[in-house]
Amino acid sequence: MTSPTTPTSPATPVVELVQAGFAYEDGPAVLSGVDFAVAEGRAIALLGRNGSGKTTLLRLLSGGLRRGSGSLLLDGAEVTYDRKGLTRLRTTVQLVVQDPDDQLFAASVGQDVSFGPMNLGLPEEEVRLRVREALEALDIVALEDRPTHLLSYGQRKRAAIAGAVAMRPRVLIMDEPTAGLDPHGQERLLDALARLRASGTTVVMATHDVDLALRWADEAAVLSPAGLRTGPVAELLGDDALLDAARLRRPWGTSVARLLRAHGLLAPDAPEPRTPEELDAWAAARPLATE
Ligand SMILES: Nc1ncnc2c1ncn2[C@@H]1O[C@H](COP(=O)(O)OP(=O)(O)OP(=O)(O)O)[C@@H](O)[C@H]1O
Repeated sequence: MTSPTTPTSPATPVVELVQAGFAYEDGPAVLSGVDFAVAEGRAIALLGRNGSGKTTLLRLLSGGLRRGSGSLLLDGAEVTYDRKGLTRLRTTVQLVVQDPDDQLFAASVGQDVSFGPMNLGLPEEEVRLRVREALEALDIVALEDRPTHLLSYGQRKRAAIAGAVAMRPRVLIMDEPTAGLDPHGQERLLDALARLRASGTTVVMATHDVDLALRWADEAAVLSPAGLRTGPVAELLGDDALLDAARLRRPWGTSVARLLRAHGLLAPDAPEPRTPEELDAWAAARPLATE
């Protein structure tokens, strides 16, 4: 017999929308015929213009909204939107919303982060362990007793993510987690995500930052008027027609790689430098140009 926690074959996505459609009450369809599979261990960047349906898609995936048509599968089985089905979905998939103030409500960071595990009815010791683990993952142990209303915006963002992490989800979904963070805050968040990924968490992130997507994700999902396209991040973000349709700009790394290739400096099949550091390493490995 298969228990709900039995790992499935690598080919089965953890969570998947199949031909999903959704419209808000009395509104036009926001999404229709969307196929979106989140495979274990992936880092997926969801991109698209304002109002294209990214938040809606993330809420459908995490059970915050119920799809109008199509299916939502968890480990290959259709999600039932009853209490049991939703609990199973929410212990597997956690969504961190865009605005931390929509998520934080307890008096202190520690209380807020403990809310989810306590709600699962876990023993006190287990709750304490999970809170500690989540605060460490987000590098905010020192903030445990701090009142949430006294936190900076970046601290509130990390506290909100810690609350989701304390649920030990297999899939962590974040809606624009780096928006409003300064460069240092973005780096700290990316370090935290790297730690979570190293411990096996699958991460899906909606973002408008194409440079971040190219650098961080292995897969991209791009919403445009033609629908949702998914695939390797470098392939999708190298597709000018798709970028135009989704009103995205070309990532810095892709522009640099094109220039280098045009000047015969980078082989057509060589990997693109995705960051200034990677460009630096590429340049350092080349023989000095001679007259
Ligand atoms: N609660 C709601 N009721 C009615 N319409 C809504 C609601 N929430 C979103 N919409 C509409 O659904 C569409 C998709 O919105 P959504 O927030 O999913 O887009 P988004 O891609 O996340 O946008 P952004 O990049 O601006 O955050 C928009 O036209 C929006 O106005």
